[in-house]
Amino acid sequence: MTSQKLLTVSNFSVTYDVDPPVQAVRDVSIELERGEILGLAGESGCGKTTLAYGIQRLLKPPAVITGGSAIFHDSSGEDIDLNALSDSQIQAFRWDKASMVFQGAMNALNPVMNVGKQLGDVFTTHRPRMSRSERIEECGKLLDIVGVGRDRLRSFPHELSGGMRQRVMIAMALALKPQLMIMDEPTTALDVLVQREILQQISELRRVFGFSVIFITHDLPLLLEISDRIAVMREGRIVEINTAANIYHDPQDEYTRKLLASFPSLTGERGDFVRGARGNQIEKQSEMAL
Ligand SMILES: Nc1ncnc2c1ncn2[C@@H]1O[C@H](COP(=O)(O)OP(=O)(O)OP(=O)(O)O)[C@@H](O)[C@H]1O
Repeated sequence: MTSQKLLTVSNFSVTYDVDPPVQAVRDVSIELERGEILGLAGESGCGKTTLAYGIQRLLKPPAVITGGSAIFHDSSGEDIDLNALSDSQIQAFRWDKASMVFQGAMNALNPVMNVGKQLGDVFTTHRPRMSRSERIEECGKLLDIVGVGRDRLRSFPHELSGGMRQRVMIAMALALKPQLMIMDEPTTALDVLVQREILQQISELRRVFGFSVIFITHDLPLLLEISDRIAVMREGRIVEINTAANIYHDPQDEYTRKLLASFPSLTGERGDFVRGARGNQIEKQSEMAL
């Protein structure tokens, strides 16, 4: 039986080596459970993206990881120290075991290549022994899973809406059945209805495939809806980590209270939150009619 923990981040610190240096992430420790959606909240500049990129070793100079570790508890039973991997090892690790979807990822699609080919490239790189027909079948399945539909395999990015393109990016992140997906403001650029549909789908896919999600956004109301637990970051530190319900109903840290109060929709009658029917979501009553 493998451990239920998926990721242990200990005393993780990142500094941007500029003048004066910016200590963007300070002594952060988080344990992520298998299958859990962990929300990372906090105002712009508090270090959310730096932390996520740091874990995946995606930071470039002047960023320096000044301390701490990130250990990935693989489903094989092996503990992988991400800081100790060679460049080629971490490249193989990404997409395969942990993938990432970020804001505006949809604009990262190559405009002159159809989406089937772009999805297929993930398999060509990471599963070179897969046959062409298997690859096409897998890509079709993925497009069905994310609600784009396999009939779009030959579509070019400009033929798809922003929401569909972002779904293609999610399909790409799902392709190798990773154990962890890090999503950094994945739906911020989309309109509220599309955003909501995509989030419901991520939640459902997580249930089916059992991956964990670190979901980053400054949109605390959104996190309250989709997260199992929420970590609140401020000035590079995690000031509070708790279940979404406890963060909402019983915030312990003064900053968490301030952050909650800064979203008018969360206060007063209209913004009352209830636990969703599936027990893992908090739904906002005022928006449930949508
Ligand atoms: N390349 C860089 N050089 C210097 N400082 C940087 C660099 N990138 C980020 N920072 C600083 O590091 C801190 C954390 O930034 P980060 O982008 O991680 O925050 P964030 O919480 O993800 O913000 P946002 O929600 O706006 O993306 C900020 O003070 C930012 O100004």
